[in-house]
Amino acid sequence: MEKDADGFYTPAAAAPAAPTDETKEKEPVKEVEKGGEKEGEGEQDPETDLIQSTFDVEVTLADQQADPNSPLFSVKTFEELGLHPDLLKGVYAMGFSKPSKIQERALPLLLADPPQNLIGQSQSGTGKTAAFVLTMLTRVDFSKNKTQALCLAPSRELARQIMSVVVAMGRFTSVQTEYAIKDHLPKGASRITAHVVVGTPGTMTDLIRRRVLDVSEVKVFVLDEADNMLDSDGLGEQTLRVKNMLPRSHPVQIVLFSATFPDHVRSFANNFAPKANKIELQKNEISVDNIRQFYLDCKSEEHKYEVLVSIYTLLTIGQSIIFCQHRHTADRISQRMSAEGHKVASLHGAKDASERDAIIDRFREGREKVLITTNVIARGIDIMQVNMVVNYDLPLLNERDNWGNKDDAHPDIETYIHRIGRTGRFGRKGISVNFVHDKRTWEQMQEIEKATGKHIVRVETDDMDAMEETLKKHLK
Ligand SMILES: Nc1ncnc2c1ncn2[C@@H]1O[C@H](COP(=O)(O)OP(=O)(O)OP(=O)(O)O)[C@@H](O)[C@H]1O
Repeated sequence: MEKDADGFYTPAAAAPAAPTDETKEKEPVKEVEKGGEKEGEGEQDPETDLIQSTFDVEVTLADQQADPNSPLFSVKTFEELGLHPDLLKGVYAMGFSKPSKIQERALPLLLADPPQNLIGQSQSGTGKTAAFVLTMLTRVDFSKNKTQALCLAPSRELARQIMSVVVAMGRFTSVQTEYAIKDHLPKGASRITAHVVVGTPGTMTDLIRRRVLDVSEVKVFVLDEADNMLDSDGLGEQTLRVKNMLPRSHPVQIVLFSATFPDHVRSFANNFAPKANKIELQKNEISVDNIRQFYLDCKSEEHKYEVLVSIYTLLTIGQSIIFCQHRHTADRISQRMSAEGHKVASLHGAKDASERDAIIDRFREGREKVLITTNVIARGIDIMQVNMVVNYDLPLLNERDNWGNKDDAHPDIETYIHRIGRTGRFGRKGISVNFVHDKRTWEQMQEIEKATGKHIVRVETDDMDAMEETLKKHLK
């Protein structure tokens, strides 16, 4: 499968035949991640440096997919999962040779008739998108010009990425697609008849309300990043509004996927998707081992900035994402780094739609190597060449406001897991680097360590050579 200049999946010239080297071990399934790399890199955007390591990475992925302890492992082939031949061709054209564990387990449940709801959990970067995209494409009757599948995601960037997978997997079908994201449809557009509509909840609600989008024939409703989409502090209300507008004349299959389902969302998820089949991870399985986690002990906010800059001066990093808690921090760091000659871009929710699209597309293409951002792209974004995630600010809940009124800030564990999951995609290796600069942030980091059950290794910041050596070793 090829990705276009924007790094999105595009149809290749011809669908390759099914791979022949399927591995069929029957060992029991235990979901723990192992390190490794992703296959098919040689088919990526020819303008990026990804192309260099084609042979090695394919071998490593095959190893992982044959390892029963890996979430990439499965005993089945895509043929055995009950996919329509046109979709099977789409899957192989993307360069997928074997299902991952979540695909193997979820697809038979998702495709069964009569349709059943599903709540599916699997670690970041393990292929949940393909599972729900194949479900939507299986449920659509392409002979009808009616919207039959809706998918909601928390950001326009993720909605656009999901759509690229719908188009790629559906390239041998006659699927028609449309976005429900801000500023996408031309003003005055009167009717959407696309089979599959992907978007964000606010715009989706608006289109349904204005009767631009007719949902009377919708059969499947997918929430990606479902815990975030259902959280009452997040998008819960808007998502519920969309659900309440769906038809009651026939059952609608509800499909929820995420890498995280915190307890406070689980019961709401159970009500939202009643009688759902469930695929759940144990708490200690959620965060992956192929992402090595570090923390940098800094002396002050200003020292954080100095250390950040020295990382980029000392190390050769493929691509990286720097997460800040606030938009103004992202802008400030990006301005300072740019002024000092570093090539960086910043992306956050205050930028307008077309600017956001252009920035993420440039980053996908590899034209920007460093993206400074907020939680807006903490979830779902899949850019395989990202090998480092920096938590310049740890993700927090209940933060202090500008007047310092709230004082019960605590780490946002779910967001942390999603942020670091922007690296280490589909078995690749990656590092995450957390900045700690006082007792409070150190305690927050400890809390994260405890909650995720994964050791976060201290890295010296007053010995630059040692810092370089430690990080370099794991960036290889
Ligand atoms: N069976 C497969 N074989 C090879 N590559 C795959 C397979 N399934 C998915 N991938 C690739 O793995 C990467 C991660 O997949 P995806 O984005 O669906 O992960 P995810 O589980 O949704 O992650 P997140 O929780 O971060 O949203 C993508 O680049 C995708 O193309």
